[in-house]
Formats: sequence, C-alpha cells, structure tokens
Amino acid sequence: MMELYLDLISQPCRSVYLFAKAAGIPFEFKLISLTAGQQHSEEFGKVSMMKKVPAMKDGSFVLTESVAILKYMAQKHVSTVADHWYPADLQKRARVNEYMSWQHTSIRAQGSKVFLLRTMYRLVMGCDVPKEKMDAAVEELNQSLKMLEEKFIENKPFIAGDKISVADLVAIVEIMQPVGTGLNVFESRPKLNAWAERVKKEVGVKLFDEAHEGIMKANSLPQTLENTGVLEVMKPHFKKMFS
Ligand SMILES: N[C@@H](CCC(=O)N[C@@H](CS)C(=O)NCC(=O)O)C(=O)O
Repeated sequence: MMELYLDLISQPCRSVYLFAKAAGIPFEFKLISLTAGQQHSEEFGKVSMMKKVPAMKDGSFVLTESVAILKYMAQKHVSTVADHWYPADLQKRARVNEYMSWQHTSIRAQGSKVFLLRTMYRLVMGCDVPKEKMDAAVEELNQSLKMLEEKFIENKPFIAGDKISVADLVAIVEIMQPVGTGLNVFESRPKLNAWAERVKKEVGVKLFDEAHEGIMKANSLPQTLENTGVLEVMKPHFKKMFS
C-alpha cells in the first residue's frame, strides 16, 4: 500500500492527508514528528534525501512536494476519485494548477512567516518581534488573501468553480497556519469565511478538525521544543529569514 510520511502540524502534509482521506485513497500513515526532529533521522533519510514532509512511497517510487503528490494520487486513482478533485476538463484543471503554482511564494510563504513570528520568534531569538516586522508580515499576508478572494474565488463557491478541488485544500491548510496562532483572518472577510465553511463542509467537519487539532494548539508548540536543541538549529535560519 502507498505510504505517506506526514506530520499534521505541517500544512502541505495536511493537504495530502485531507485529500487522501476525503477522496477515499488508501494509504499507510507514517508519522515523521517534526518537533522530535525525525525528518533528520537516518531511517527517513533513506526514504527522502530532502528531509522534509510530506513524502510519498508507492512501491519503490518515492515522491516529494505536496502538489506533485496530490496530482499523482488523483491521476493514479482516476477511476475511483471523483473528477471534481482534479478536473479532467482542460480549463478547470488549469485553474487548479494556476492556484497551486501561485500559492508557494504568496499565501504559503507569508502565512508561514506570520506563523513563525507569532509562535517561535521570541523563544528562538530571545526578544520580542519588532512591531514593524510583524505589521509588514501581516500586511503582505493580507494582500495575498485579498488576491485569493478577488482573483481565485471571485463569485464562485470554490477555486475551480462549483465544486471543491485540491486547490481549495492547498489554500485552506496554509490559511489555518496563522489562524492556529490566534490570528483570525476570517473575521473581517465574510467571503473568505463563507468559502472556508464550504471547504470544511465538503471535506467533513470531523476530518477537517481532526487534521487541524495540532495546529490549533500552535501557541503551545514552542514549549514542546524547549530543551530539544531544535530551537538552536532554527536560530541561524531565523536570522537569515527575519534580518
Ligand atoms: N514545497 C514542499 C514544502 C515541504 C516543507 O517545507 N516541509 C516542512 C514542513 S511544512 C518540513 O518538512 N520541514 C522540516 C525541516 O525543514 O527540517 C511541499 O509542498 O511539500
């Protein structure tokens, strides 16, 4: 059976997990705990030299990158997975691909930045986040959320049109990262909020909440990393990212 190497505190892992579960794709869940640093273990290194999750193993075929994994799963199981997840229609599929290409350097990058500033910065760097840094990061995220609403959702129920697709999953899991820190981006955005509620309903609220249980406790994440050495490893990355 196909193996998925995941930690559900990671947003790309959640998109892969939610898709497999919601579309009925069988897989074996292999936990790679990021807080325990298992991505650096020798055992996982044999699966993926990228040392990142998600990773997929189908027989001897190993694949990294969540978007590639989502497409692989949809195409492999084309006879059983409902078409709307990754539509065969040329232009609908192109719309899904368009969103998934765009999001890496926008919502994903900015949502992750806000997440790290709000949860880890203080502990890793030993000081509060300078206000202008935080404001700028939130503002960049706001610009992208506006683009998601106005360009990608428009007046449709979902990104590809009437039905949910993997693009909606990729979008929601990234947005939930800052939401997990207590930044309620839905509050002042009724359109985004209505879309998010539709996505949750289509996925199934129980499954959605189960996948997000860990990240909804994001504020207690730094404590779990204290005395593990992980924060020290993060410091040079933080300095590079936030200087
Ligand atoms: N572009 C990749 C991103 C993978 C990625 O950055 N994974 C993170 C978790 S969200 C990770 O495994 N980080 C571990 C590390 O950098 O040590 C994807 O979409 O799958």
